[in-house]
Amino acid sequence: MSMNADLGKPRELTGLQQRRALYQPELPPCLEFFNQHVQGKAIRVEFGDSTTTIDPTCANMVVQEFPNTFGQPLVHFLKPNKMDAQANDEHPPIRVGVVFSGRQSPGGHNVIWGIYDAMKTQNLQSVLLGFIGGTEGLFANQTLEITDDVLSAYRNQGGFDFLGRTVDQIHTTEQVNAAMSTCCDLDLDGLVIIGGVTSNSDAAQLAETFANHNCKTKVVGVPVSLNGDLKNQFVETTVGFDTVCKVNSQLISNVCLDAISAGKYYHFVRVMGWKASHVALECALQSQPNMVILGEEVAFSKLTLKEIISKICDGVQARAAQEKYHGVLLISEGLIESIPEMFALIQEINILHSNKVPENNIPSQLSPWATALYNYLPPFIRRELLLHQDSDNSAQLSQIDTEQLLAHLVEAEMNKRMKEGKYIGRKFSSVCHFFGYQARGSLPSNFDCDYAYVLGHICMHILAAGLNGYMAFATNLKEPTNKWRCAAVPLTAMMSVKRHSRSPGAVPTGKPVIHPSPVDLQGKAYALLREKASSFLLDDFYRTPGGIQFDGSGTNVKPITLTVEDQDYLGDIELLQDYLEKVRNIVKPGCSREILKAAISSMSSVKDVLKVMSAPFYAELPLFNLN
Ligand SMILES: O=P(O)(O)OC[C@H]1O[C@](O)(CO)[C@@H](O)[C@@H]1O
Repeated sequence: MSMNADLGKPRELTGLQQRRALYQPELPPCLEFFNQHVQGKAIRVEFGDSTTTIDPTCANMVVQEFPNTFGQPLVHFLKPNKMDAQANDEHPPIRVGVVFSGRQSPGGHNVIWGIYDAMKTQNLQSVLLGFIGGTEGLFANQTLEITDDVLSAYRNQGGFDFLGRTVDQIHTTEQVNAAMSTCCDLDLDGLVIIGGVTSNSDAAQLAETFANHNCKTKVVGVPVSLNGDLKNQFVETTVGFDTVCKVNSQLISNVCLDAISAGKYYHFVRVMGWKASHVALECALQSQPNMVILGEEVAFSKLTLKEIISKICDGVQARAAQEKYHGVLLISEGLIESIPEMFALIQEINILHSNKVPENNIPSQLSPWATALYNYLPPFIRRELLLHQDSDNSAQLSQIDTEQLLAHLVEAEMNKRMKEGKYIGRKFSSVCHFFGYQARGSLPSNFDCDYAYVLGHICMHILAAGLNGYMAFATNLKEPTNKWRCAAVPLTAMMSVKRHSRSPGAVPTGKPVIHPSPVDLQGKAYALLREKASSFLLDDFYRTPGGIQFDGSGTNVKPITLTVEDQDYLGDIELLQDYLEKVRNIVKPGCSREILKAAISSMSSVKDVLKVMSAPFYAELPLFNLN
């Protein structure tokens, strides 16, 4: 295997980078306390009730695949009680390996820094090894010992170039075995896997296999992905999402100002974010372009390509009626897959790929209707649809220029309308952009620096507690760092199995994995977007958030989607207790139906919260007729 010889080497930092390297991330109270009192029992590890999965209908399938790691409890890390804190505790040195398994995401380096600092605080003899070149480095046992020296150029810096990444998957039996033999050879107590949904599903698989083979290495996952799609009742957001949205929003708002200044182009902007549209939604709220199309709304309304084009053209026409011949349209990377007929075509292509049909022969093996659609598409899109698959056997979404497809079809439709006398105005003219790679290597925002560093610390505490198959997470993130809470959730608790049909009764099929969470179309962030849609379309309500602020008043601005959503997190035991208290107070046995209904709708998530995470609490619910 060839490794890039420049990875992990000291590098020259610019003035700004040097200043950033000096930034000391903030810690929540329990970790702050740990740093100061390591000689005593510095962290209290509190175990909750055992977990099942976020989709209880899949629990049987998950338990079958993960018999050793399923059902473990939620874990909370707290400041110790006064008495405990005094008691002396020995902390033996530990050996840990860390790997960038997923795609680059700003803040990733700080996870490593956080693990390192926590390990060294606990025992100076502990050793942290970084795998060079991502998962391939893990398979081939290529490591770099992390020291203060080598870390110094990577603190609070963007990219993944400290260790690099290669393939982002640990799927095959050979890969799993190679990873296990590396961990055994290096005598690792822990392996930390940094990545998104795919990497963390792989981490769960490794944890299970290691447990099954009595391998002593415990596996921990960290939610690091620009996509923001590893988001559920436990995990509020992923490391890198904040930064990427800020960088993209700045770029989009620059394009908006350029568009209104020139008054002659429609800009079609696609932003990265993979299958879910969290990045597009956040960027839309931050920069307020004229039109936004999210994959989730298209999938929900089953909009065809023709209907989407017609909607955009209606928007262009409405603006032309106000003498406006410019505009900015924002779409998500995964939009193409959300269009029903495109989804079906991509599925056919994926199956042919999986059956090892050579790329050139794929078109001739498509079904008649898929052939008709394929032939209707412009040649550049046909070529891109046929590209070899991504590591999870799906289409390479980043390489499909959906923005160009839309621009091409909108132009054709506007010309047609003009010819038919339905549109009177200037000729439609477009410019296309794909923003994604521009943001992935950005210097991380303070939020991502803090969040990643905190998660790194939590990883060490998970390993020190001897836990296997967990993900580090923190809650209460919309508040200042001193209000964050630290916890760990079994990876299996976030798993589900896909249903082929989208109908509720459909039987789950496939392997249990952690799936990307879609944008919640019932959520507050999406409601905010819809509320402003008509004003965005016609009023050129462009907003200029500017570049990331590292100092001063704009520093603590967090993603709008994170701050507006009322998130009810299962991971938070204090919140659970709080909920239960509210239920007890409002819903007394024998209370009126109206009170009961009002209480249920004001706390609709209570039932799910208690049902999934906390069987003893749930047992009380029949008392209140909440079923
Ligand atoms: O081109 P690469 O580096 O393989 O990654 C592209 C993919 O990675 C992501 O940025 C992160 O999952 C996706 O949004 C995108 O499709």
